[in-house]
Amino acid sequence: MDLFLHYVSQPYLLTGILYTVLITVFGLAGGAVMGIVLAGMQLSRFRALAVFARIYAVIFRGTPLILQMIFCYNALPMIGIKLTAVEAACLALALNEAPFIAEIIRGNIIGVDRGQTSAGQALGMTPIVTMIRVVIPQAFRSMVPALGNEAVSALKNSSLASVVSVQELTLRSTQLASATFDFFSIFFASGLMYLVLAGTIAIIQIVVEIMLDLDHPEPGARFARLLPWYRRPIPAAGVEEKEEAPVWTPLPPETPKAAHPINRQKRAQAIAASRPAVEIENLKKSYDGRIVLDGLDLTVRLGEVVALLGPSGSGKSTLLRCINRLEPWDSGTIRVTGRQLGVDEYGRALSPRSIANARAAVGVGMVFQNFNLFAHMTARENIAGPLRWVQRVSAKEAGRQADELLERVGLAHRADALPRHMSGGQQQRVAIARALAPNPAVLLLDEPTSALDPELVNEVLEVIRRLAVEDGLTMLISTHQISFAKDVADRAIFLADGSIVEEGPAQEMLTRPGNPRTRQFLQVMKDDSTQLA
Ligand SMILES: Nc1ncnc2c1ncn2[C@@H]1O[C@H](COP(=O)(O)OP(=O)(O)OP(=O)(O)O)[C@@H](O)[C@H]1O
Repeated sequence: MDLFLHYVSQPYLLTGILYTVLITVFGLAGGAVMGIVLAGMQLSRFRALAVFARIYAVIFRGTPLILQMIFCYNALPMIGIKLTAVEAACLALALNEAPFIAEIIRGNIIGVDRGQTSAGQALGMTPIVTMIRVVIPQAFRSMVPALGNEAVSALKNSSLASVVSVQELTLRSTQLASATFDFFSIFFASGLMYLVLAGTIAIIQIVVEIMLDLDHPEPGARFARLLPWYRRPIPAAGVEEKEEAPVWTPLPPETPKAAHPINRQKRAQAIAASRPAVEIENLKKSYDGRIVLDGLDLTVRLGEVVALLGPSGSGKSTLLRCINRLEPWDSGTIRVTGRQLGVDEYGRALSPRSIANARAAVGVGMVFQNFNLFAHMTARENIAGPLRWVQRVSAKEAGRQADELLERVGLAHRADALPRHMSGGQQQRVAIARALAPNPAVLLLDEPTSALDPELVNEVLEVIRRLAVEDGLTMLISTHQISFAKDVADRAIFLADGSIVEEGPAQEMLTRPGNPRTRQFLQVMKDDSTQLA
């Protein structure tokens, strides 16, 4: 025991730790920088960059670190790069770590839900802004455990630097043991030193994970959970501990305009006199040779509310996604307020960045079936963030507008809640508020209630109804809510096999459909809702 304590505190071994730490820190830092570059190359649109990154990964993951250390120390001087043993070890470790870290970064980035990127795109965010503001923060949270593992493995791999005579902990332990023949005490002491270093990495990892844990915002609660004797507080007798229930939260009182029944005739006259908001001509779109939209023509006028109906797979979502260019199409033109999205005045395709800018300038809002709120941001940040990054509104003004919109959809009290702490209906109301924030000329709603529990559908439909009646917003809604479409939409369109089978004033068409396919579809929908009731 005395011998063990003697070696644990011996300066010769303690200085060895310094070299171990130095090589690990510089190796990891260099590996992280190169890993970020390699991951960026692999995710890039340019194939040559992705191929280069793959070849690099094959070489440096496929050869032993010990050979790479020898190469950096002995072979690089032949081409004029002379490094000290410590520098060569740091470089070799960095080169070796880079492809592993790149794969951790890439894996977690592609693991972020595609809907998050679609929402960023729909809001007019450029690919780089979407990556920095939406994808990377979410990916980083999930990559921390794997990075912690990589740090421990780099610490252990640093012992291979002994092959180029770096005086790190393993080499010094071996030298000391050879001189004293005290193998057990020395290697036991050196093992303990490695454990302390690995333990430090584990503690750093836990602290980072806790700091990034959005579910426990109070710092006291975050650190208390670390203590081994920590127990969750027991709620007082009679008080049930429960998650925030997904309750109906009422909207603000209706304006007299919204409360008044819609004067259909007056509305139809006003719409007929207004300019086109969306003009679609001969739109063709296919996936892998299967035609989804087959030469579709459609004009939606400013202030008009159009309900898009059709069986599953008839192309409703595809049509909406084409309108704001989330989806490219084969031929035909789409103009929104007279402007083509995605091509310049000579018809040439624009870059993703220019398309994003055009989307923001034209103003097409989109509400998705699965809400697609940014999962790492509160309701307020979800609305204020895009306003700051895309419309360049000041932080204070963006926050004010976000609060105002949340008030309008009856969710002022949930401004600081994360999406996962809200009910589906509340999330969709925030998503509608977010889409409205930049004042879009047209709002596209892709089955906004189909992912909701039946009791939450009405609160979302009521928000949409008010937007149509109070604000006169131009809307294209893909929906299966027939009675809502009848009440709120000016026109209904029935889509099947990539074409418009029937269209007409919503109330008339949905009460007395002319086409047998529309009739059959409405009958099925009616039977379904009767069964549900
Ligand atoms: N990215 C894609 N790749 C291949 N096929 C796709 C893709 N997106 C949609 N499709 C196909 O295109 C067709 C139309 O899909 P779309 O989602 O537009 O229909 P929909 O009318 O909105 O259906 P639903 O009411 O079920 O949402 C479907 O057959 C679907 O499988």
